[in-house]
Amino acid sequence: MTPFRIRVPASSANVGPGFDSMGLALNLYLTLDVSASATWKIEQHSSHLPEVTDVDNHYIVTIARDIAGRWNQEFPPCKMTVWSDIPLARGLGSSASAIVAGIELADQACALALTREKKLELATEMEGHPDNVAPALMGGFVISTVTDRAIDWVQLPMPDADVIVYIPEAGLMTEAARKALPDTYQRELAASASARSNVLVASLASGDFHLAGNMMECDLFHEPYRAELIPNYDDIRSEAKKSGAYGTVLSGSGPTMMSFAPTGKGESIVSHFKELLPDYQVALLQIDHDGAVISLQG
Ligand SMILES: Nc1ncnc2c1ncn2[C@@H]1O[C@H](COP(=O)(O)OP(=O)(O)O)[C@@H](O)[C@H]1O
Ligand SMILES: N[C@@H](CCOP(=O)(O)O)C(=O)O
Repeated sequence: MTPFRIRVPASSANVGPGFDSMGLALNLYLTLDVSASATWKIEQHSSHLPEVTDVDNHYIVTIARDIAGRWNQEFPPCKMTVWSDIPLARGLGSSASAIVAGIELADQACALALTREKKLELATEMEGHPDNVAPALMGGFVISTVTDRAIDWVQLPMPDADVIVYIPEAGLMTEAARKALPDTYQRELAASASARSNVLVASLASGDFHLAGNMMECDLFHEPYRAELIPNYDDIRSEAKKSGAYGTVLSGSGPTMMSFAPTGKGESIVSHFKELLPDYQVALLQIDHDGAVISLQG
């Protein structure tokens, strides 16, 4: 096996009313260096990675073995070095990045030649929704949906904007944040919620970030139910707006929040919020346009 590197970006899902459907890739990365080895050797170099005590419990390896098994192959032992700058359980798609990394790992190490569509189908099955895994695989801003026949997706060019994230100290597991949501929605509410999502997509497609900012802040699918789980939810939204942001949303299921702001405004918003929220990690991020990248080493 030629040694290889897998790099998968973080992602921010939902963007307000695009619940379980919209997401964008961000320039925080999970990186794996992989080479052949007679026995398993895993080194991890980040406080953002769960501790591994046993290769059989390693999430990424478990996924790679599962995928290899579906193609009747045994995943070989490897030397694997892992880095990550994606914080866990903060709504920045760490689990989606790990799933995509596991699929890419099996594809590369077992020469499965999976298509992009197949990888998306597998990753969506494992994550339960395509909104994080689609941008983690493809990069950029991706709108996707699962229908009876396929996973349909569109990569929408995003108008230029600064992206600011506010990451609190304590995490929130996606599973717990999904439990806060209702099982069903009344027709009138569902129609209004999806109409807001439609206008959000249309405003992004036409480059009207002012309207997009308003639409992303009036979600009815998930934010109203999750707001009480999120520290400083109302204050971050209103203070970001006052500081010039177009709009602020929950990143994924939270607790991270994310603002879009006019290009060039991001730095002053970051400095302002670093003072306001000293316990948070506040950062200016870029949209990643590459998605999952495999590079042969040496
Ligand atoms: N790089 C990784 N390696 C192993 N497990 C991971 C990795 N990234 C995420 N996970 C698993 O996913 C969980 C977080 O997933 P989730 O609650 O969906 O939050 P997030 O918003 O970060 O995706 C972690 O607690 C861990 O079990
Ligand atoms: N649509 C999902 C997105 C979860 O994203 P994560 O980054 O919090 O795992 C949801 O809102 O539950």
